[in-house]
Amino acid sequence: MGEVDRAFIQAQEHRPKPKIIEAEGIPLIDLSITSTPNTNLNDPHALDGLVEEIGNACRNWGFFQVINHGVPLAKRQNIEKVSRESFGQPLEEKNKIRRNEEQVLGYYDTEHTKNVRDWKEVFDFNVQDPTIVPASYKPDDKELTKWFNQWPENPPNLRDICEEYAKEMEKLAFKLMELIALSLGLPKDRFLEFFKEQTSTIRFNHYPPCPIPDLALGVGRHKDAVALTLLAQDDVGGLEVKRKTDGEWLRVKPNPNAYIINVGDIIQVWSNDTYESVEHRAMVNSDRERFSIPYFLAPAHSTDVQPLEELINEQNPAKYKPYNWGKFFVTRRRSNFQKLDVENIQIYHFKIPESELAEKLAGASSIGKCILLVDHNWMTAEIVESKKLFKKMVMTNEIDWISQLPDHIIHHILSFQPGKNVARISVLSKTWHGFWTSFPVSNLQFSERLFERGLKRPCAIGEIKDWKTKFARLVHDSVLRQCRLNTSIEKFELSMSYYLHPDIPPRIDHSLEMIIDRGVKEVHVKFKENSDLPPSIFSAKRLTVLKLARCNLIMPCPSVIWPSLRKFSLPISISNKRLEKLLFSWNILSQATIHARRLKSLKYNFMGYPFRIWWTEQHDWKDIRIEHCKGNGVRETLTCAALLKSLQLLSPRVGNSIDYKCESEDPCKTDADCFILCPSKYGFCNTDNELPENVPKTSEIDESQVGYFGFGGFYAPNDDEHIPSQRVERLGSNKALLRKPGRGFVLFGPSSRPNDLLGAQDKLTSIQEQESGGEMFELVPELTPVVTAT
Ligand SMILES: O=C(O)CCC(=O)C(=O)O
Ligand SMILES: [Fe+2]
Repeated sequence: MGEVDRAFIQAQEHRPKPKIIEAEGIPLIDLSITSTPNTNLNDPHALDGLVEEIGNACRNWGFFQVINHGVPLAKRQNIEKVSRESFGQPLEEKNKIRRNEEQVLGYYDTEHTKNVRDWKEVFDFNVQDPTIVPASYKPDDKELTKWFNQWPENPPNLRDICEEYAKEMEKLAFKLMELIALSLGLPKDRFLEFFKEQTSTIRFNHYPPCPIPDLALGVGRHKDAVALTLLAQDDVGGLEVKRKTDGEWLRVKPNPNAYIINVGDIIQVWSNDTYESVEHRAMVNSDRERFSIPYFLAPAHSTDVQPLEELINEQNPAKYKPYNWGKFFVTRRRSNFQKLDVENIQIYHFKIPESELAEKLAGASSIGKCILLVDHNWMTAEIVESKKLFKKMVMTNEIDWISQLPDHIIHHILSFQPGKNVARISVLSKTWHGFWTSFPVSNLQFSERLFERGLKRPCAIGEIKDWKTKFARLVHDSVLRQCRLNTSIEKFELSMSYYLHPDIPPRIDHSLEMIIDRGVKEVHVKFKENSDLPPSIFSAKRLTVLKLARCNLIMPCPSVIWPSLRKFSLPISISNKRLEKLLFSWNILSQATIHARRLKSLKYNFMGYPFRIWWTEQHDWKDIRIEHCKGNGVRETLTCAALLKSLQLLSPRVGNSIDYKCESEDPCKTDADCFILCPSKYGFCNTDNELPENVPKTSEIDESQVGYFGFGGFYAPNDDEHIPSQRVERLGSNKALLRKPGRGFVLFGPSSRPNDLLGAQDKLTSIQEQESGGEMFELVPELTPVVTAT
């Protein structure tokens, strides 16, 4: 698989099948009758045959192909040509029209479908330019905004060709909508009013050859949210349609110059489920690139989509509540830029519950209240309070309406919530327990304390073991469900006590193994008593943040490999009951080499024992904070921290020392913005206390040499004489100041030449310089500078 990003990998059950089944039955419909001059379109029966064909195709397949559709071949060939040419432009050209949160149209190459990245690049433009849409997805925000097309410079004729083609496609789309209206027994122009203003889009899809065609998809399975899609595909083939009858994926064989038409969600709602929007996806292959150009016909933003009144009656009541297309559309779009923790908005969120539920809910208005509450983010309140309030609001006559809500309403409610709330909300009702795990949640947070508070009553002592086991099971089962949903888990937080019960560690270990296996990036584990983490933690290759509290790291070998780690935190406490084991870990660590090449921030707090760490790898640390609260003789050598921006050494005891050794060829490369040295006594020297030749000895110091030294450092002029509290701060770039009395001198980073230091004066109301015995000086600002560590 080589270098391919995991983001492209589909879950096992969604991967393409090795055996391709050609879609034999998808109807091929000849539209020539609609454009033949002899056809008497005033004859109400002239189109009967065609209308019936269309109706059957929509009902049975939701997909069909049309030929003799009236779109001039030259126009199609032109647009296919410019589409190829536009993707052939250098990335920097394409980036000029890259879409973003403000400019939502243009070029894009990181689209995700159902949270898995598509193997494709796209270019979108709207048929109506500008397109008017709601400014925000929020229901109460009535503001509108305009989306403008972005056109590339090359190929120069692209815009004209696209605009011409769009007109042709609109004609064909309207023709099809008329036929669909007729097939539903409606006047042929029934739908046209919705498209006077429209939000239709044309997309260029380019699916480059893919090294893992059996694991990835060009477009993951999805239904089109629009009214109707008209797709031009080239001769490579890759579009697959899910057969309604048995769920089998069928390949739509390319048919030169035909268009593939599919019913979108809006027609499904308008027709009250008479026609259904069908799931489809696009496969990729390893040797041929593929191009396709869908035209997505979509109504005006102001359209309230709901079953057409002509198509509903008492026997066939409306199956959907109205929803505003503009809001729906921008909510969908939002997920392109912000990976949401929950499933994206879907039409089934507006589906009206089955009749018995409708009856139960009639008059109670519980649903309304409950959705209203959730819409207002009320759920973020503390869970216990919420639970009381919620029950008070929606329970009447002791009937627990919440527990009786149908799944899709619960889905709808939960879809408004960020992942962590989804989990929290689940304690509201028995039936909701575990329900949340059917949502992809990429930030998993498990807190034993919250779990405990969600229990109905306080636990008796004898039950503690049971509920702790339950909690471990919850963690385990939830992680398992997320893995099965193929969620890409970004962050895992666990806070718990009582880790040592024999039932618990295997579950927690396995949960950690699973999330590590899924490439988790951030792990926070907080135990109440010191407990072991499984060795699999060391194989977390994509881990960027690791924050541990009371965790024993039992190292599998002297080398720890976290190639992506940027932040590491492990506070260790003397009250640790399992200190021996812990020390054992750290003893190994003291001999270990840590390969954490991308570590940017390190914080640890060592209480009690001397040890030594050699950081021998090339690091690009930016922020280091080291707290030696009690240790004596702690000695560290930091090497090659060439990008170090902030170093904080908090070590109150005599004898601890930090050696800073920069082995880079040019020592001046170190560009520390902020060194804070706050211990009472220590030495901080360069290269094992040996100063470079050009550093003056104490007696020779004069003001003009302050800040001259090539890289960040603090020199104790005399090894026996440790220097009391010093504080060095830099104000912005190239500005530095020194405060608090001290002996010795402070050496600044490369650009902090004496003039820079003096340059800092304009930031200060006054600077006092003192000399004492020719050895000491101080600069005392009256302003307290703000120190910001990067
Ligand atoms: O390229 C294809 O065959 C399908 C594209 C598609 O379904 C889409 O862009 O929505
Ligand atoms: Fe599609």
